[in-house]
Amino acid sequence: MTERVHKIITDHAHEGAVLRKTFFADNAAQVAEVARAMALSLTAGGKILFCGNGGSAADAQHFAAELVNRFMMERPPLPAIALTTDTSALTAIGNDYSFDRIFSKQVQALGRPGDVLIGISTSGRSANVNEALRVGLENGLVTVGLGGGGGGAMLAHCHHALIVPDTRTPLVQEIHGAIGHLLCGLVDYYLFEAVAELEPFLGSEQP
Ligand SMILES: O=C(CO)[C@@H](O)[C@H](O)[C@H](O)[C@H](O)COP(=O)(O)O
Ligand SMILES: [Zn+2]
Repeated sequence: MTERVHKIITDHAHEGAVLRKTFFADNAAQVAEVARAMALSLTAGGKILFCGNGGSAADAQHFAAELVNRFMMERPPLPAIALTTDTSALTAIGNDYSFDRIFSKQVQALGRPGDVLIGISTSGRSANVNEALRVGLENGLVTVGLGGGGGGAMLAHCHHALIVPDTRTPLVQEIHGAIGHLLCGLVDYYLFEAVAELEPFLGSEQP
């Protein structure tokens, strides 16, 4: 390995670690709030919808799968859907309408008031994610933006926003991975370990 390659590796590791530490130091309460909103929705019979492009599409599928299968503990499967997986719906909507509507039409079809929609975009500028959040908001879903940079246009359509303060897509995605895992772990905590912590919020208007 050359010195240059070593530096590329150690710089990436260091910058990612600093960003991760900064984000969680500044946003622990917001992460807990989003997890609580997800747990409250699930308790009330709701479900969790995820969408995003590229690496964020992979994140959407990853997080939905943790909920549907299991995370760190044995517990019943939880209802979650990634809106990135149905190639027939995605291609039909993209072909007949526009790429900007590939997620929002699925939100119209599958989303119900009280469900949680998590839109994932490192730039906050993906039109299809923002349109899904806008439609979700309009239809009574609890909308969450998992973003980056300064938050971008997604902020206009989100009840909750978890914004990683960096514009480098890969680094932001790595923190999104940690956020997604924490959300899954905290949902399990609220639903199966410490349901008393949800009680003060049960029946209250979300968000
Ligand atoms: O994974 C990566 C880059 O690390 C790419 O696939 C990346 O997700 C794509 O370029 C996305 O289209 C970026 O969209 P967004 O995060 O700005 O919403
Ligand atoms: Zn990536």
